[in-house]
Amino acid sequence: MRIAHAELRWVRMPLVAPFRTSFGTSYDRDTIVLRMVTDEGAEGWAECGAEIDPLYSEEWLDGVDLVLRDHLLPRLVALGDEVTAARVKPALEPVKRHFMAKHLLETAVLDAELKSARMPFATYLGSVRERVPAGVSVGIMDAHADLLAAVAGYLDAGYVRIKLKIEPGWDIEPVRLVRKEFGDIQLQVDANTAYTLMDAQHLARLDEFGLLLIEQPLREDDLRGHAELARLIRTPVCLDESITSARDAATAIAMRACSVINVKPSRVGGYLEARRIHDVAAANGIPVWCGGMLETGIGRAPNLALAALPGFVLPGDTSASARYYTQDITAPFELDADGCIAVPGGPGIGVDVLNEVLAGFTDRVVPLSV
Ligand SMILES: O=C(O)CCC(=O)N[C@@H](C(=O)O)c1ccccc1
Repeated sequence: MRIAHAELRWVRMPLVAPFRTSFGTSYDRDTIVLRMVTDEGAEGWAECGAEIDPLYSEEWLDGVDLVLRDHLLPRLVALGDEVTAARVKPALEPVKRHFMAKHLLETAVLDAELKSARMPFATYLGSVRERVPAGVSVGIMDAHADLLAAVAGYLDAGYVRIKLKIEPGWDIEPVRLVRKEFGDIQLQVDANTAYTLMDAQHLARLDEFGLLLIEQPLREDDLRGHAELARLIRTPVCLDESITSARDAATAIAMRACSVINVKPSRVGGYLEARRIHDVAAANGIPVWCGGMLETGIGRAPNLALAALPGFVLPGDTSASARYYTQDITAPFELDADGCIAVPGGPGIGVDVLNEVLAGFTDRVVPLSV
């Protein structure tokens, strides 16, 4: 197929509550949505996982906009009529890294291609479940009482797993209080690289709480440190920022730097690489789960399809739309009575974009030359 039209939409959506991590606090969700139309009239959508500032990873929205327009899209357009999702990664290979920008293009092409084929993401990726259990991510709070109230609310809503953001000064005590208040719920923590190997003895104090995992305790480029830490603590080490490809996953597993992997399609360049990571992990007996980047329904829908693959055996950060937004730009995703969310069954990402709602949250539209 050929790309006949493409545009970037800069979107800003208010969050229902501030979301604080070890690298900052978000009050709104700024993102870029890519809309693509093929010569066959198929519309492909994708949502960027990058942040407004390069604090989660080295990518950020302005950088994605620029590298996509000037370096990535021209390479894709050069494929002419031969554009397919499988050809995106090879065509963009000469550009180093920029995985979140590459994910945007590959996902929009895949959405358009699957819509033309009338095939859902779930079928194409190899999903084996119709619904997936929903976990929820709980930010760092100002007070313990606020944390306990938030966790109580999410448990009442039906979430089957709680993830607490931690950082030095907000770790042992919050976890102890949540364990004491709510018993043996499925509980894990996410440090977003906030610690160093010198904190190993301190982090070992989390072992008594029977956590599912500790996510990305050390710097994203410190596989050796994670392998050493994994020998010093009992809580399973999960990697997020460190894993940007199936090769990274194979290396981290071989080095015993992790025993769980958080898979995020936007971090690794798209759903095809996300599936490769799933396959490498499965081949090594390593469980994976689907991470989140506060996606709207445009990103949440294909993430749910990915989370339904066989190796995704831990609840992911695939929360309901209402976790972050009062109004989503697709029909809202909601938990069922079992704390699960249905995997979209329509062609492509399987959800329709609410164009008027999207227009209301759109700051500007950047037409792309194709
Ligand atoms: O539920 C969600 O979509 C967010 C889950 C979450 O905590 N994401 C974290 C992370 O490090 O995994 C994050 C938050 C904000 C920005 C980047 C990443």
